[in-house]
Amino acid sequence: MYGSDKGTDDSERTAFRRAEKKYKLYYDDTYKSSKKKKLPKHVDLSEVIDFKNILESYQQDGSLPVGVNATTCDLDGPVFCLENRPGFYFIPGALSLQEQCQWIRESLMEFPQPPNRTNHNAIYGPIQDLFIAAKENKVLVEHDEISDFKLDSDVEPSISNGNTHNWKFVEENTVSSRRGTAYKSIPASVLLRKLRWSTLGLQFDWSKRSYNISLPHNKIPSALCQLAKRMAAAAMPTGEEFKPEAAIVNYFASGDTLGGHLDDMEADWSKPIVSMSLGCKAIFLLGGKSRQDPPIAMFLRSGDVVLMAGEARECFHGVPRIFIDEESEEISFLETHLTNQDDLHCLEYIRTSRININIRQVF
Ligand SMILES: O=C(O)CCC(=O)C(=O)O
Ligand SMILES: [Fe+2]
Repeated sequence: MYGSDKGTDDSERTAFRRAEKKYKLYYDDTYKSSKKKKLPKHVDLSEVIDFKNILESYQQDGSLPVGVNATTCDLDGPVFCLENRPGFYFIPGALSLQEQCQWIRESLMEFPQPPNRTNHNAIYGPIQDLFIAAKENKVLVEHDEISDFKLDSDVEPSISNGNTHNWKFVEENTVSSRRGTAYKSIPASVLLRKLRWSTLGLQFDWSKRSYNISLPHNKIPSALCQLAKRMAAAAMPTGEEFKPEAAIVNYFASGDTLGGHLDDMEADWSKPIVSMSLGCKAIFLLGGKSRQDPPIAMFLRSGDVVLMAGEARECFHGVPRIFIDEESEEISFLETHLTNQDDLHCLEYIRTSRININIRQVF
């Protein structure tokens, strides 16, 4: 999973890499030396499939572009599929605004909580309440002696991978008052921006590229299970029910990409990966079974759900771009729903970010 072409010095060697490069965020050099805000370089988006437009035309007069088919399931709208990518399904606007807000909140406040692991685990050990700490402008400090700081809680230092982690959140002003002592510290807000993934259910071990069933874990939350089962139905073998056992939550800030990869660590590829998009719009590349096959580019918007099952699971895919600039982020509708005091920090985060939750049956 998540192998990429990096390591070859020719970044344009495959059709997939060329497409990634085409859509990736680059800044316009013209503005480099001026005081003006950096502007993203223009990208030709004319070949990017837009399922939102396809849905609109389909609902108006039943028309569909060549190579796109529609089926219906137990959902409110149609499920689209592509003739030349069997096993791939696109459900535009599958999640209501309420559902989108709910999963944005959960992705920020609940999913990164231990025993779920995140990309920060390897350095800092398990981090509790990162989102709240960021909201309260706290700072994560490495401390030698617990008594050095007024700590948030009286928890013992955590141990992960055999290393002891003495990192704790403290008030911002406590750090600056520790004159003469050099402590490593990092603001919680920076850690939140650098949150790249969290894993739910059976934990994926990135270093071994496999599921480590011996790691402590909670079951996938039941509301997420129900949603995934409902969405998966269109791609499921007849008479079988999807069993959500693990999920990876990807967090994207501006400029972040997910390189071309296959998700090949699950036992039964006839079962779909159910992939939900939240927040800023992105470009998704769906390649073929070889990186040499030119990928199909499509927009992914907040609320869209993608299913990859059967043959589509053998297709390279990735996310070369998210759009955070005001014209194309298209998340203004979320602003009308994320209005209470607690939601404001979620809104601030999601204005410039994208979250993807992809749910898998492992066995
Ligand atoms: O972010 C996405 O839409 C795709 C995520 C993905 O492919 C993965 O996590 O395996
Ligand atoms: Fe993937």
